[in-house]
Amino acid sequence: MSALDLSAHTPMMAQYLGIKAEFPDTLVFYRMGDFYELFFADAEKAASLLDITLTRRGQSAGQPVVMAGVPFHSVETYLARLIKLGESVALCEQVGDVATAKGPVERKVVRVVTPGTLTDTELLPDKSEAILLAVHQAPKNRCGLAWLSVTQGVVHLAECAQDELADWVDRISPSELLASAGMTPTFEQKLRSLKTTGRGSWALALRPDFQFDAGLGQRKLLEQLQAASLAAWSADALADAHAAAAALLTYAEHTQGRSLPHVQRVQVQRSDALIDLPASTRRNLELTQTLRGEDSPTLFSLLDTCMTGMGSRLLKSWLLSPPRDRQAAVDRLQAQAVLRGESGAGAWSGLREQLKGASDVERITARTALRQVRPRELVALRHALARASSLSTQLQALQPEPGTLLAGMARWLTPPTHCAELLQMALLEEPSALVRDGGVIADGLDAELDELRNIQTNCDAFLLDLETREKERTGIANLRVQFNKVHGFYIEVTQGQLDKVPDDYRRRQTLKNAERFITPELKTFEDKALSAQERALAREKWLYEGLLDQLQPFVPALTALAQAMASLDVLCALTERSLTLNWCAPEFTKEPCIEIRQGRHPVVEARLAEMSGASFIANDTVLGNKQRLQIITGPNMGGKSTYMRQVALIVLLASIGSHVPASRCRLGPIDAIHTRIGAADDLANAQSTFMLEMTEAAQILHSATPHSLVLMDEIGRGTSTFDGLALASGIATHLHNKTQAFALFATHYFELTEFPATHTAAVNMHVSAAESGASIVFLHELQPGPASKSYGVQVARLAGMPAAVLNHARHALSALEAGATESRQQVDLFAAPPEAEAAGPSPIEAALAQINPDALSPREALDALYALQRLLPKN
Ligand SMILES: Nc1ncnc2c1ncn2[C@@H]1O[C@H](COP(=O)(O)OP(=O)(O)OP(=O)(O)O)[C@@H](O)[C@H]1O
Repeated sequence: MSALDLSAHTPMMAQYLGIKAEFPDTLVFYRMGDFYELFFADAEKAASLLDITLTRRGQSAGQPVVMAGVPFHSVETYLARLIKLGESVALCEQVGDVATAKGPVERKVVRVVTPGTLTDTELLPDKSEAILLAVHQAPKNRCGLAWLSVTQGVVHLAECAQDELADWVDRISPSELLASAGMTPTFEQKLRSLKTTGRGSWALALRPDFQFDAGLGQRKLLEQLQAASLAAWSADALADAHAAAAALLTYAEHTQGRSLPHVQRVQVQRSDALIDLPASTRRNLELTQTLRGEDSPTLFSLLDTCMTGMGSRLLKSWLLSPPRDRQAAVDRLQAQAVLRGESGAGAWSGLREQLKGASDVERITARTALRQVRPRELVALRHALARASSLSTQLQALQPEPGTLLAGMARWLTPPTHCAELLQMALLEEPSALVRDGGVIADGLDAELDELRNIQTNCDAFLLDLETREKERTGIANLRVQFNKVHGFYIEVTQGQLDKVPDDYRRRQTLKNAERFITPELKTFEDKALSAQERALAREKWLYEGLLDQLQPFVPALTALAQAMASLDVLCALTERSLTLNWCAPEFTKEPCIEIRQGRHPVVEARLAEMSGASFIANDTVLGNKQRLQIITGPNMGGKSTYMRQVALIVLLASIGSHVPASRCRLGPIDAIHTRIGAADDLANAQSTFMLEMTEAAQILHSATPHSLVLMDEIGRGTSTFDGLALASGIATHLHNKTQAFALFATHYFELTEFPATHTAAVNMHVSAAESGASIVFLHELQPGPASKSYGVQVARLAGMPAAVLNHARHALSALEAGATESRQQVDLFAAPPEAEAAGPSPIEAALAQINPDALSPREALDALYALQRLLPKN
């Protein structure tokens, strides 16, 4: 259907199609009375996504009009469902005057709701952000990135190679990704494949190519920051990121229908400033999601006892972006030491009481800046300001050293002067949910509103008076004067009393048992009252807009207050965790090392305690220049994976400035945590288990440095034993000799336990187990030296394998072990590969070739046999 030729359509459909043409990729919700209607393809799509009824009504341009609708009062529920499915919605409201409109009342799209630009508190999850990311395909295989959460007010910028894009997107975890409609097909293909293989699910929105313009981006950023140069943010020489920022800000403004005055910060993210946590590491360590994709139990779910959504969101971002520089961690630990106090009974618990139930100042502030804030949110803001003020006083009482985190928080938590008073003065204590319903602005703020309200209040007195007078005049004892929204004011008289109705009563409505009338006096009053009500509503709307104007100057201070509140919440939560879970403060050193005494896996420990009350066996880890690689052996279920992961989690926790589950922890510089664990088939990406395993291992070998921590769990098990063993030994050798990373290398290849004999910085460790009869007891204790056995059959027995299979396996195992001892040849797995294959036959083969059996006497044959045996190589 051509949007250009609208002449054949009904006027209303012509209006709709005109609006729809501006939002071709967005579902247009077109307001008609109490419903939002969708038409044609939009209706069909919504009907199938929302399971709502599709109808056909009338005709426009000779075609039946296909439509589907949702009631306006429950629109948020439908929006939430559509956004979750990655759809965007344009809300098109009636903005003209229904009474005076000729033809269809004027309508306008007032808001576009998209997955990456949500601001509604009802639509946003409490504990995560909706992030909008723009990706610019730049020359020389580079990418510019810009992202923001509209409710946060910070634009992040980064540049990377196109090869690194997957990791960046995964880390940023956007809800919506913007790219240019003019990108190359290969790049588009790459983005789309990221969408199917990546961790998060995001909606892809294509934007016109001209919006990805570096000059425009720079101008827009400067406008946001109200600055003359980006140099102060170290963001001036990032043309590719500026191009992405141009598209990002244009789109964000377009969806909000206005500029974003609260976005006043820019942060440049350089990959070398953060500890590298590749997607596989975040997945394998189950930081925010379990391997099954659930929210709990994870490190985040264990740590997050924050009292506010703001705190939870900040904690999550700390966890996923640990800085390499230790200063932030040191500052955070120092703040926690003050909050803990001498015996742990410090200020933290009182502060948490104050934080409990505090409203989401960050989101309310953003919504204030966007002029979308609702009256009740502003009342909640006022209450939160009172809490902030009390938090600030409590922090000041701790007398934090100037320049420390806590001192900064105490300052930022002081609410901006007059903001709370303004809110108090302007709003009723319990306002209606929506401004359009009235009952929002406080009495006494505005004389005109008070007067209009007076008319309405006096209305009750007048009606009572009228009712008494009319009862007297007519002698109808049960006569009632009432009001309803549809029919206005009326006098109701029951059937039996109708003969007493005076002449000046005019019939307004007939019911089954009664008639409703109006009198000239009541009509005059009605006109006055209704117009007072309408004028009061209009006045309240105007006053509310004025309040929003007055609040704008407070936005920067409120944003800072929200950040301080969130940080304090996280620090208090970390303090609480460290005390409840008995964690210790890590120490940082410049010397390369990972030294952990009595380390525990926090999530496994918590689960053990919860499920069985069993205690976790703590283990030490000592890695340093002299000991960089541990070959870890031991039975399945022995605790190898748990041990390796616990080391990584402790390193990560320390790096974000948390206490750690250990009795002592010393940590040198760390630049990355790499993991190669498990073997989940990546069917979507058409990669076999083995291929994936090798790809990940190759990436690790390329990118790890002597400051990286590398976990390799059973590398090589996806192929035949010899291949796997050979590859595992090659990888261990490379890690030891070339990469020199701190490596934990768990393996079932027993042959690898010979590795430390020839590699000085490698050491054998094993998880202990004890046999009791045919069964096995796991001790989970990490001990020096190689494991003596692998106990696979015993573990299978624990797993409930049928007895017949176990019997078979035991026999087969004995036979294999006997065979292996007889024919075992000393293969030096770790020796340098020979230059070339040894040429020619061996001496024994040469001697054999000389023998002609037909020409030998029995005695000569026996001598030859003895001679051959002497040629055997000596062991
Ligand atoms: N230190 C420990 N203290 C107590 N229980 C532990 C400990 N380590 C591991 N466990 C328990 O043992 C289970 C198995 O541990 P894990 O998966 O680490 O074994 P694994 O040696 O890696 O086995 P596989 O070789 O089969 O992967 C864990 O789920 C946990 O319940």
